[in-house]
Amino acid sequence: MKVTIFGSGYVGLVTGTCLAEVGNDVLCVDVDERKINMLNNGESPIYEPGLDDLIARNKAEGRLRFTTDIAEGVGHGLFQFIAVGTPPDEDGSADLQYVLSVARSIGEHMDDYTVVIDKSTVPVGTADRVKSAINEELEKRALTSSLEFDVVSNPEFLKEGAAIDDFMKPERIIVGTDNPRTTELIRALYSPFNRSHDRLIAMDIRSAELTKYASNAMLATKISFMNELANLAERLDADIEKVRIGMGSDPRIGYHFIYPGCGYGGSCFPKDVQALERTAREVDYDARLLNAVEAVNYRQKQVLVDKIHNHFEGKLKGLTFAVWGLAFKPNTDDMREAPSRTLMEALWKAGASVQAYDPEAMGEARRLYSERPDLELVDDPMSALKGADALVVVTEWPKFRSPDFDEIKRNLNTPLIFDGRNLYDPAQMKDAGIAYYAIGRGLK
Ligand SMILES: NC(=O)c1ccc[n+]([C@@H]2O[C@H](COP(=O)([O-])OP(=O)(O)OC[C@H]3O[C@@H](n4cnc5c(N)ncnc54)[C@H](O)[C@@H]3O)[C@@H](O)[C@H]2O)c1
Ligand SMILES: O=c1ccn([C@@H]2O[C@H](COP(=O)(O)OP(=O)(O)O[C@H]3O[C@H](CO)[C@@H](O)[C@H](O)[C@H]3O)[C@@H](O)[C@H]2O)c(=O)[nH]1
Repeated sequence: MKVTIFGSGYVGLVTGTCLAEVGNDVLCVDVDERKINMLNNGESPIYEPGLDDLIARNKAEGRLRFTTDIAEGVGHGLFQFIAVGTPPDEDGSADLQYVLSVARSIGEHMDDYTVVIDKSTVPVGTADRVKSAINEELEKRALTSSLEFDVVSNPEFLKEGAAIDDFMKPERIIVGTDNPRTTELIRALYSPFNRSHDRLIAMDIRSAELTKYASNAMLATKISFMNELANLAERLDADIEKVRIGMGSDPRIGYHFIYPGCGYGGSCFPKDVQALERTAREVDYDARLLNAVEAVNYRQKQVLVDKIHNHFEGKLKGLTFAVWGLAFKPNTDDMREAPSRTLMEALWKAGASVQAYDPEAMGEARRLYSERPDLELVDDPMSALKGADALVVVTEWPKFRSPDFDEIKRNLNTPLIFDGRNLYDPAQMKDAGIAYYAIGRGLK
């Protein structure tokens, strides 16, 4: 089948590549010439495990192409995916300018029946706005009565770092349509990913749009709930890690997404919780739980900073901190809304400097902070420690889980660790003579 994907970011590239992998003829369109040039030169603009090889193979076999030519893109596919960004606007609501711009391009250039599939995360009612934008362009061409199209909401649930697997083996394929014929077309497109049992859940468009926000808000709520409890556990001299294990054993609660830490980041949870909250406001509903989820996360991103300030009694000027982990989570180079950024920016403000290491996000850190004289990016974890006054662990990359603590002690000025992901055993730290601060582990 012929497929066009607008947007070659995390979602668009993964969607396009996986659809090509199962035999479709896919054309990826992006307005960012740099990205398209990189892709045409065999380089991936993002780090996502397994993606480079898949792109290379499908490109070589002629099923996957990249272009900046929008008209060519619209001319190519029966299926036109919209996978462009929906960043937060100034008031936190989703900025739909990129989505609507693609819709107008489709209306401007389409010349046959088209299925427009919205994969971007968009507020309830966006499909109607996409339809109107396409219709306005068709009207200009006097084609409204002769050219048909359908708009489908098909939100994406992939996680960065596990995106290929999430796409290839989806837990659910949500399809929001107002036309049963389209559901069947989408069912056929997704059939290679839907073989063992039917995972396609068809519903009306508005419910599909809301399902995406509802899922992210629920996951973010679990995390903020655990972070709230962690802060409480600390003050009650209890250990949140013991509490987590005890709670998770109840299958109604489960072990997923109840890891306390230094706050959730990434391109989705912060913006989607905010956007849902703004949607609620628009319909005069005060979404108190969502407000709290966001507020708790904002505070949680400060928790490491507070612990550091308390330990050093506010005297951070001239100190150096080793930071392990810059990406918002392991297995990605993405630093959008990463807790590492809140931490480093607070340390710099207090007059301290940072020596940082991340297995994948060094290029992104260089791009974001090229002007900072108080940031040194180093090539390996141990080099970050040399001459530093403390180690701060921010991202739970596997290689940070079992470090050589003797080497850590040899390299640091003082044996001191602030652990934002509860990777280490407090008792082991005590035996090793390392002062250790974690999240929600109050027991002395
Ligand atoms: N990143 C994720 O893990 C994830 C997962 C599920 C859903 N989402 C949602 O999917 C959407 C895309 O997210 P992303 O992380 O892939 O974004 P991204 O910023 O990585 O990529 C978006 C791409 O769209 C391109 N673009 C903008 N306008 C365009 C146009 N008119 N035509 C063609 N290309 C255009 C940009 O140049 C950019 O390359 C967002 O709504 C996001 O909330 C993201
Ligand atoms: O128990 C947990 C689990 C996650 N996190 C943090 O939460 C953030 C988000 O993690 P994750 O959900 O794994 O990453 P994303 O790639 O942002 O994926 C989320 O956002 C995507 C975009 O909408 C959705 O498609 C996915 O289903 C949803 O998991 C990260 O900062 C994690 O460190 C915690 O603090 N504790």
